[in-house]
Amino acid sequence: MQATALEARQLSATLGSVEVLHAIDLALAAGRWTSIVGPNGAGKSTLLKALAGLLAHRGEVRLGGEPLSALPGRARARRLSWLGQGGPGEGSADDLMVYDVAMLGRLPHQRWLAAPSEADRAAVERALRSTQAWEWRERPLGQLSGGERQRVLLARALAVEAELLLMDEPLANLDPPHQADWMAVARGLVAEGRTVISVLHELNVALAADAMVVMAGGRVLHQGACHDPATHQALESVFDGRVVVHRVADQWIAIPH
Ligand SMILES: Nc1ncnc2c1ncn2[C@@H]1O[C@H](COP(=O)(O)OP(=O)(O)OP(=O)(O)O)[C@@H](O)[C@H]1O
Repeated sequence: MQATALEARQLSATLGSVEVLHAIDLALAAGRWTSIVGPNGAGKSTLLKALAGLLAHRGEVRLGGEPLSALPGRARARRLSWLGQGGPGEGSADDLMVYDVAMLGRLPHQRWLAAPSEADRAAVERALRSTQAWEWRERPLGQLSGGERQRVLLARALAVEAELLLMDEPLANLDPPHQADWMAVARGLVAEGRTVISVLHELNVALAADAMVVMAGGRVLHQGACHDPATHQALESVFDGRVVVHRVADQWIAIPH
């Protein structure tokens, strides 16, 4: 049986005065790529933030069987890497150099005020090269295009070298070749035994994952393998029959109609 990397038990969250996640129970397999999909406002980003421990919630999140809330901050940050939507407060200061942005991913590994180690520098270079962002390392983040910026933020998340990566719309602003590259990165992480959990609007990419969580109205409606017809049915149903899943050239494709 597949081990569980991350688990939610009766997870609820309230934003403002509105409960947007309703008592979610969920177990996400270790060493797999799971995509989270659903219509706008389904609660996907809220769920991901709660799973990352970035949002006050009721219920419990467990990382590798331990309550996330019991883990010291630095240990948590080493084990769980976060790629958000790059909005305010997500640590993507425009005047920082690309190299230094990626180095932020190494903070959980560094001693207070210590200079980056050889291992830190090697991890940052590997990460920036894997997202083809190495050549911009001396440019300020604020001078990059949306897609270039996204690749730097992805590199920062990779530089953590965490066992688990949570990514909220990682394909935002990426052109098709770089979307394909992101998929290769996700697959590479899984091949190394890491766990990838991504909120995705691009259903064709989401269907290339190992497993899928289908959400609506702050609840999980279905969780299953991406090749399972029951998952395809859930996907079609949550989008009110406005997408149809077909098999094309060895891939599952969701066609809007
Ligand atoms: N501060 C807030 N106060 C009240 N409701 C909020 C607040 N922030 C978000 N919401 C609501 O919470 C619900 C879930 O939002 P969330 O961003 O998690 O959805 P999502 O599935 O990620 O959506 P999208 O696909 O549009 O990105 C939405 O209905 C949203 O309107």
